Order: sequence, then structure tokens, then C-alpha cells
Amino acid sequence: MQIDVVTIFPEYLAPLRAALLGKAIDKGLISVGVHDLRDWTQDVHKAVDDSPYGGGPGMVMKPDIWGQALDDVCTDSTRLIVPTPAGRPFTQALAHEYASESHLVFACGRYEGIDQRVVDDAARRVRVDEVSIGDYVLVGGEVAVLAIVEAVARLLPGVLGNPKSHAEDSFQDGLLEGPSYTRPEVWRELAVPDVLRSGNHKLINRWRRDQSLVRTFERRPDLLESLPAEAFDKHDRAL
Ligand SMILES: N#Cc1c(-c2ccc3cc[nH]c3c2)n[nH]c1N
Repeated sequence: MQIDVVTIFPEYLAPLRAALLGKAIDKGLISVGVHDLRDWTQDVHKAVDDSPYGGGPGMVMKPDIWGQALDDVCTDSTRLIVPTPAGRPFTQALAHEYASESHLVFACGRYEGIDQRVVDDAARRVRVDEVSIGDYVLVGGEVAVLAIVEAVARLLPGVLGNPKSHAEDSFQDGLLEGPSYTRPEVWRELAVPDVLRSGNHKLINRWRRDQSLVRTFERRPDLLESLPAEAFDKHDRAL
């Protein structure tokens, strides 16, 4: 997979080359290109923003600079991802979609965002997603790109040490993961639940499913509402 990121703060994307992703890059599983948007400017000030039409606070990123950058970086097979607070939610399902793509391009906005015509124009040639990583406001798109790239890269074959760990992911079955424990058996007078030390894997699996359902009900009831009835067995319904 080729990942390209266009930003005015290339140094913000340095973590992409660290740890898990760094190993994936070294293995040749991912190629990452980080591009400074200002490289497409022509003026001495390297201006990338201007005042918003209609007035209002802050500045908007200029369409002409972005247009030239995306013309150079995108290809016919590109999926262009534009992080924005106004985007559709980035979810685990979308992460799986992106993991099957050959070329992802991320456009990192700053200021009050990117002139909308950049997205409208790009959509004439490539698939474009405006996505949000959560209902809070960041200062730019770079942090969102780091989150999205990590969520996608870990799904690529060979990136994670244990491919089975995906099966235990939160959201994998539409529910939140339950609690996890490791040694010691008792820590600060808090004991590991007995069932996890029972060796009875049918009971352990049932307990873990129950914990997952209860946690999801308590913290994210919306996830339960979006699951089909057939996602729940008779034991689940008895909870
Ligand atoms: N994704 C996402 C975002 C953002 C975001 C993304 C891009 C820009 C450009 C200027 N400000 C931004 C905020 N805030 N909160 C989110 N969940």
C-alpha cells in the first residue's frame, strides 16, 4: 500500500515512521510519502490561505495550491481522504475498507479548513471521503491522519505479530472489548476474576461475551441498537 500525506507541517507526520508502522515500512508492506503543501506555492511568502468569502473568523486554505498538489500526488486508483470535523465518522468498518486500497492520499487541512471546491474538483477524478475521527475539534488534520493510518496499517497482513488479534478487536463484532488481565493474580488487593483462571474455555468465552455486552450497553448503547437481532444469541438476550 502507498500512503501519501499532503500537509503544511510535514514534521507532524514523523511518528508514521516509528514503531509498528516503521517495521511495516521496513518490510515493504507500506510506502509513505509526506509532502509539504508549500512546495506548490509560487509566491515569496508561500501563502496557502486567504480570507473566507462571506466573512467570518480565521482563514481558508486556497484551492489553487491544493489543486496543483493533489493533481501531482493522486492517481486514478487513489482514495482521497480529507479529515474534517464535518466528516462522516471514521469507523473500524471504514478502516477495513481503506486497508483494501492500493493508494491512500490524505489532505491535511489547517486554519478553518480547505476551500470546498478542492474536494468537489477532486471528486470528478477520484473517490473522496471527508471523515471525522470524533466529535471534538482539533487544530488540523494531521493528528487524524496519524490515527487513521495506524488503524488501517494494523489491519494489513504481516503488520501485526499475531493476526488473530484482529478477531478480538473492539468493534470487530460490533461490540466493545471487555476487560483484560495479566499476572499477578492479586494486585493491590484486586484479584483476577476466578473464571479466567478456571481453564474452562467455554465458560471463559461466555464470561468475556457477557462483559463485552455489559460494557457496550453501559458505554456505547448506540452500538447495540445498530446490530441486527441475529447478532444476539438466547444467552445474550437473557442478560
Ligand atoms: N478528522 C478530524 C477532526 C478535526 C479537524 C480536521 C481537520 C482540520 C483542519 C482545520 N481544523 C481541523 C480539525 N477536528 N476534529 C476532528 N475529529
